[in-house]
Amino acid sequence: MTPSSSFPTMAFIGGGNMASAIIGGLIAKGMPASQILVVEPWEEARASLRKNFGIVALPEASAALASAGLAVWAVKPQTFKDAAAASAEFTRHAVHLSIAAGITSDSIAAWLATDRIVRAMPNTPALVGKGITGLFARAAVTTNEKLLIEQVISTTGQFVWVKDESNLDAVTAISGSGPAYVFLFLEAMTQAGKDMGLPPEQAYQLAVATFQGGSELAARSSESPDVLRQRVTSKGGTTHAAIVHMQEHKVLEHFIDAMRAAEKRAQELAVEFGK
Ligand SMILES: NC(=O)c1ccc[n+]([C@@H]2O[C@H](COP(=O)([O-])OP(=O)(O)OC[C@H]3O[C@@H](n4cnc5c(N)ncnc54)[C@H](OP(=O)(O)O)[C@@H]3O)[C@@H](O)[C@H]2O)c1
Ligand code: PRO
Repeated sequence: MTPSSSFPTMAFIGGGNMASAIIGGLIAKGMPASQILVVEPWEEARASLRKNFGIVALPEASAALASAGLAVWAVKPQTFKDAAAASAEFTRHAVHLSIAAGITSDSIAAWLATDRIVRAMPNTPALVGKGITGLFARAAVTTNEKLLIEQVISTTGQFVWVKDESNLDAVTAISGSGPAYVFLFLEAMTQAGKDMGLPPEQAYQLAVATFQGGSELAARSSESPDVLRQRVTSKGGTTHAAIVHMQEHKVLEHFIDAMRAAEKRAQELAVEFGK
């Protein structure tokens, strides 16, 4: 379903990277700019929101937010509580969607004095309609409200609902932070290609196309990544040499530990900034 004038007005609190990705998706799919408001303290960010999307960008919370049926909280975990204090009185009638990492819906419910809260963990490929978002709703959120949020998030890519709110920390560690891991691997593959004598642009093109192609193959295949990997790995061949090296250096174990560190940080953010 595409966004239309039947959608409620949306108020974004915070107009940074992730808010822009979601707003871009909504506008691209036909949401009228006149139905989107943003509160964004940074003048430069407000100017680019107005220029790119033609939406109203306010420097601070005001009564203008009262028309919003959906409030999207897209501020950093560190500033959520202050932003909530400034906006809560104007967003009382809205259903709330938070994309902040870590901050629990219990904290948000206490700050906003409502239980109509959905938490989301999107990722930046939302910018090109290829995002994936983990969603969790508190019991007070109605089926229709969940449907509305699904329609909003669909404009940025896929979504999954998680059963337990704590699962969102895992989503954060896997797909929320995940694009950064992909970019890091792209950097490493490009560097390796350069070191082996390829022109940097060619090395980068090879690396990006390999991630794209490998992901697409996995997405379309009914076979496990393990089987797909074995098909690349000829006995006594080049891939085998690379994978043995990775196994000897416990690359996989370290990579899994890194995602555990991200999950742990999400839990810490909840404690540090959720009070
Ligand atoms: N980037 C990602 O990949 C990603 C993915 C999933 C979830 N998230 C979550 O999304 C949230 C936003 O991340 P981001 O990357 O979009 O951050 P960001 O680009 O820094 O955007 C946050 C914006 O909120 C503004 N802001 C700060 N205090 C405010 C207030 N009191 N009222 C209104 N706006 C305020 C900030 O302005 P100033 O710069 O002036 O402070 C900034 O422009 C975070 O909680 C993060 O955990 C991010
Ligand atoms: N960006 C946020 C962070 O690094 C949350 C997931 C991606 O904390």
